[in-house]
Amino acid sequence: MSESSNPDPVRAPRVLAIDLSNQQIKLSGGGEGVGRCPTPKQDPAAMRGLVESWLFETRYDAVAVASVVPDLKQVVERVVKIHGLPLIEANHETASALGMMDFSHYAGVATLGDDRVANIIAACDGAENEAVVAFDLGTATTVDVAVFTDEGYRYLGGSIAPGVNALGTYLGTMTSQLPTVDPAEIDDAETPAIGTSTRGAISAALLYGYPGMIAGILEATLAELATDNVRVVVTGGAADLFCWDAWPEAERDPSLTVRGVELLGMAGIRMDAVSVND
Ligand SMILES: Nc1ncnc2c1ncn2[C@@H]1O[C@H](COP(=O)(O)OP(=O)(O)OP(=O)(O)O)[C@@H](O)[C@H]1O
Ligand SMILES: CC(C)(CO)[C@@H](O)C(=O)NCCC(=O)O
Ligand SMILES: [K+]
Repeated sequence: MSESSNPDPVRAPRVLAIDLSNQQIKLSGGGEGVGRCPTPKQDPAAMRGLVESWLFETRYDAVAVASVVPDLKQVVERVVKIHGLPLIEANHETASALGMMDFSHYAGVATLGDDRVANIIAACDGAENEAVVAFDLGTATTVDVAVFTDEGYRYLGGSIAPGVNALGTYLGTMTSQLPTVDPAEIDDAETPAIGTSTRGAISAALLYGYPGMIAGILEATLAELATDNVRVVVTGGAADLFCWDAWPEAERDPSLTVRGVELLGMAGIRMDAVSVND
């Protein structure tokens, strides 16, 4: 691999990182702020406009994208190509090629979501732990686990559950007599475990049951890892909903996924190992 072809050696390369997830797109241009907006499903024009607006603002050297929405990824690819920029796919293949993580021990790698790869890459960044666990409480709740070996970090796998919002909408859509409950509107102080109304009963299950599921997954995951030297990182829109009693040292990182995309993008630029829209 050759050295970076960054045209201006004085200026650090800039990567536009895009986390193209099912509900919210997150974008980061290497600065402090992360842009968030609802994913424009079935609206390629809106997607095109969004990427164009970011590329218009700043001179980037490359775009890195983690996508779990294939139709919209194609839109990103086209816009980036028109702008003549390299596109770095933030996925397991790129992470493997760049030597950032070994995915060869995970049987399901062919269908592993890019956001999960980005999450575990970012969670392992700077970690000096035997094991790293990344939780993402988004549309789905995902858990991803890696262990540190003599050859670097090795991805083991994880779990996928419906996101907390799915619990609130499922009953409302699948039954005649139950309302939809938005978890964000539940008042913890006003919600006893023994609910006193229909809405209260559903709220009770959400408030006490969902964290119980997370605690159960974490407990079983930690038991399988069989080490106390674990870093647990938590991200996703609903991350702040739950107390993490099962692992009080759990670190919050609201920008975990997009940071992972950025790390993959920067490594890709440095190694010149990018798929330059060929
Ligand atoms: N403050 C909150 N309290 C309760 N639930 C919340 C809160 N914020 C977000 N949620 C719920 O958490 C879920 C994920 O949040 P959000 O909309 O931010 O998506 P996300 O984490 O970006 O997901 P994805 O990455 O899959 O697009 C949603 O189902 C939302 O209803
Ligand atoms: C689980 C989601 C939806 C979370 O965003 C995404 O990572 C995805 O579509 N994954 C594909 C399946 C897998 O990761 O095994
Ligand atoms: K996500």
